[in-house]
Amino acid sequence: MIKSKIVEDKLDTLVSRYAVPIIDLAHCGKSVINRVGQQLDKALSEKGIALLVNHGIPDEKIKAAWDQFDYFLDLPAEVRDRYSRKDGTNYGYVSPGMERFDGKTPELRHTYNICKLDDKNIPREAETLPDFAEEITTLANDFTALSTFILKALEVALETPPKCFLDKHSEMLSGDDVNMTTLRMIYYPAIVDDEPGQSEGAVRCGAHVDYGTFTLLAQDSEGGLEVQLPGGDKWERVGHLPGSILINGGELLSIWTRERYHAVPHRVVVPERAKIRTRGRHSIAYFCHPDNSTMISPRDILANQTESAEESTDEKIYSAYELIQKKFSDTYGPSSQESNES
Ligand SMILES: O=C(O)CCC(=O)C(=O)O
Ligand SMILES: [Fe+2]
Repeated sequence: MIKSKIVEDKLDTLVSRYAVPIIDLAHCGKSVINRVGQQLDKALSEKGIALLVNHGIPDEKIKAAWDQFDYFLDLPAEVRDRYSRKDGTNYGYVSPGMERFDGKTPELRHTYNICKLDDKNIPREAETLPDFAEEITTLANDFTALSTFILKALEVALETPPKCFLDKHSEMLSGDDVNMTTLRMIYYPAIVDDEPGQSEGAVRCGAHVDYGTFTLLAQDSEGGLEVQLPGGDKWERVGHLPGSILINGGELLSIWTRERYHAVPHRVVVPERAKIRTRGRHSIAYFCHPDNSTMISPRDILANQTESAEESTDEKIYSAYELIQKKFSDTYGPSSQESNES
């Protein structure tokens, strides 16, 4: 169960310095979408991140999903292993140490990716996990609804032709063979310093940018998430605003908008304070991706903007699928078949 956590309120964070834009989604009617679109445009072009409040996803649902993941992690290893992510697919369970962002440093976290709301993606253990499928499905649907709203707001922000973005994201959570959208549950275990492999050099999540259109991230109050804001190379703690969901732009969106929107590098560090280090951390991410076949062409979505002659002739257009494959081979080497988000 999630116990009450002590908020890292004394640390210098982007939240404590009011240095991260906060976007209020309350009363998301037709007129509100214009305001949200403008705020998102400013946030993603200046900072690459924002915190969404009044987003409509109840805290209880997020906490229930974390509880369900805890129950999953309590299952015997041989049961968990039945749900392990297989090479060439993006869904399933990954145990600590299996993911290596820089090719060598193991990551101290458990993750579970869901790309479709079906029995292949979602564990159904009637005895031990009776509520898992229901709790995760309802939360995933909420994240899809929130993403749909954000996509509409981005259409306003970018002045795209109507439904331009929505139509290109029509298969969210329909399976990684058609769309790479993923709900990822994450648990970072407590760090016990005298256990081998858990102290020096270990990372909770290595520095990276997310690949897709954008990511929605709910995190508990344990802290550790850091970002490099545009134009700087300093790592800054994000901090915790209770009830908020962080949005960060992904690399595809950055390519799509000719870098008008940033994909900010981020990571999760082992907290420097010993008392916090010895507690686990939960987060949940929804990676919103376009359909795999979508051509990521800036000309389609920046229709109202003038482009230089150089931009229109030199630009080679790839599909979302091709760009992700290219990213894997740049990250893991050309032989890698690893299918891995973020
Ligand atoms: O756990 C977090 O707060 C961030 C996780 C993340 O960035 C990722 O999985 O891509
Ligand atoms: Fe990420």
